[in-house]
Amino acid sequence: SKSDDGFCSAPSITESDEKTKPIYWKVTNPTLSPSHLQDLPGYTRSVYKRDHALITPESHVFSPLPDWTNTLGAYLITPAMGSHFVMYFAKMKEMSSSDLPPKDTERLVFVVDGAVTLTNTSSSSTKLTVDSYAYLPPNFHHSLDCVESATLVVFERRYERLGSHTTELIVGSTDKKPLLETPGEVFELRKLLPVSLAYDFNIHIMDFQPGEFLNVKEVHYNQHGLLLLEGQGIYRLGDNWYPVQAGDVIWMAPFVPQWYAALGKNRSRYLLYKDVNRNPL
Ligand SMILES: NC(=O)N[C@H](N)C(=O)O
Ligand SMILES: [Mn+2]
Repeated sequence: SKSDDGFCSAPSITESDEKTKPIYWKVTNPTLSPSHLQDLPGYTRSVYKRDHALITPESHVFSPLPDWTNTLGAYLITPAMGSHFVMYFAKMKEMSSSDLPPKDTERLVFVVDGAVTLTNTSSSSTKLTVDSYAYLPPNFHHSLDCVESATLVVFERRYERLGSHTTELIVGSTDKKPLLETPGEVFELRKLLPVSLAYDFNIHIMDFQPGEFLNVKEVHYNQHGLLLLEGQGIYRLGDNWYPVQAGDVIWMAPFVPQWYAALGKNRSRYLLYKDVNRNPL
């Protein structure tokens, strides 16, 4: 329009739309999905480097998940990158079900879209809806079944035993977890698993208001797999600064310098795998 003359213009974003959508809606409906990029062939924000990777939605490649029925999977982080865990999306379709992870492997599933039913031999079945999760101990018999459709983010790793400690089935949802102390930091923190020694990893849910950022410019031995559930901002990884948004996945190898600042108009929330409680030696 005339009044815009002489100004650098950026496309205006309608926010009313997204306010009415369910939580985490953007993860499965990213604004940079391939259909929005058809006029820019070959463009992706994804990068893969020695100590980190950014895997954005236009690069997610789905294929049938071995041994699951009616389910497409996109492995985003695997030991081929140097991680000791896998992180993948499982897109469950009508009348689909999961298979068990390999022997001695623990599993955490978090629902980002739709609903699934978790069944195991010892208790009745539990419905998992968006924002709920389940931790399945190693060699724990279970099945995830979906009637309509669901998108799960799944983490699996070979359980690292410690003394006689054992882990237990855990079912919960982010909104029921208490806020934890974050000395020296401003973000809000929730942990999906107990902090006790039995658990060799945890999943952190971290919330930042726009303008908030990590105070610590972290460099640490732990590995991370991250899914940005809401919002947008800048992720620093090593000497690289990446604009990121909901739906993006990040692999952080041990010791990669890492820092996040939330931008935009809405809360940033991310889900973060972190190995804990084990001697790195
Ligand atoms: N990149 C991160 O957000 N790291 C976390 N603050 C953590 O290591 O706990
Ligand atoms: Mn960290």
